[in-house]
Amino acid sequence: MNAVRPRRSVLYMPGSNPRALDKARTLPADGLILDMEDAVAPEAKAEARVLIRQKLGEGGYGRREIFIRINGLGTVWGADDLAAAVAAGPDAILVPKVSSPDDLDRVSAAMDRLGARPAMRIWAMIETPLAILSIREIAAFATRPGSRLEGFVLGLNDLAKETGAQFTGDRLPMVPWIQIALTAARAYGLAILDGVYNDIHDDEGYAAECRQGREFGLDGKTLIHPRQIDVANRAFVPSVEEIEWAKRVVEVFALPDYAGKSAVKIEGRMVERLHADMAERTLALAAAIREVEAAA
Ligand SMILES: CC(C)(COP(=O)(O)OP(=O)(O)OC[C@H]1O[C@@H](n2cnc3c(N)ncnc32)[C@H](O)[C@@H]1OP(=O)(O)O)[C@@H](O)C(=O)NCCC(=O)NCCSC(=O)C[C@H](O)C(=O)O
Ligand SMILES: [Mg+2]
Repeated sequence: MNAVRPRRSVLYMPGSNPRALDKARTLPADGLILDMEDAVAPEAKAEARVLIRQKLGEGGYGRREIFIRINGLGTVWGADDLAAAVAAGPDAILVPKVSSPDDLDRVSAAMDRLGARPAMRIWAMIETPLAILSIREIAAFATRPGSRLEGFVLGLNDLAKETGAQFTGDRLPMVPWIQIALTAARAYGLAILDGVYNDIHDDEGYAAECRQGREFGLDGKTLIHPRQIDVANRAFVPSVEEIEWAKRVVEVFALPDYAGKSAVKIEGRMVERLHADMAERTLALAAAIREVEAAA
């Protein structure tokens, strides 16, 4: 498998909904978030834990990256959720409402105690005002020895709830949160996924938001309905023109005449070695997406 993992489309589903958990095996999403938190009513939490373990045990999810979102360890459900989630063996545990590195430390220590394999990652939901204020410390958790932290997921519904901000077409009230979380993620080598688009049938608004997320530099989008998958899969992918340009840049820098040069002109544009690094990333992502699609 290519080292770059495509995460164009990552679909949430209630862990208490067997039909959704079954359908997910047939959907072209790069990742699935099996939810024990907000999509599951309090009286269905226990059932969700059992169902998620059962469905993952049955298998059939193929190459899709599997996340289980638990309730926070500060809630009455958190400890049981985490024990069931670790036993189910996902790729990652998604921790909601992270507000400080201590929240991640607690989950990490509990995962160690539960015998989680070292490859099981932690992802943090960035969805509280305190998370925004402590974003650097949260991202820096990735630098601790043996850290499991791999990425952030934006939770814009909770941030809207906590701050009073409104969802506007251009997301102007939310842009500072998105950019600060993205900057912190990149500073510490983390992946980051955009929040969800709640209006399932607003195709135009949804496509615009996917384009915007890609322009911001996010790795992909979290989704709430299967009909949102294809647009995200097309949005968070390098275009044909980007791939052609990336190939040209890599080729030029590989020419013996250009060895040792740090800036060159290609087709009238100034290109530096940093652009060659970016071009290599683009090509690696494009190759990883091709690999995923060929295997589907
Ligand atoms: C919103 C929904 C409840 C709508 O469900 P439904 O009424 O069943 O939709 P449809 O009839 O259009 O469904 C058609 C078929 O697709 C399946 N389906 C629907 N949604 C999903 C899904 N998410 N995953 C897998 N499969 C799905 C239906 O079962 C139908 O299948 P079939 O019968 O075989 O034809 C529903 O879409 C839903 O539950 N969505 C996810 C809700 C969720 O997980 N919310 C929590 C995450 S959002 C969040 O918390 C973000 C963050 O924390 C923040 O703060 O922002
Ligand atoms: Mg939330």
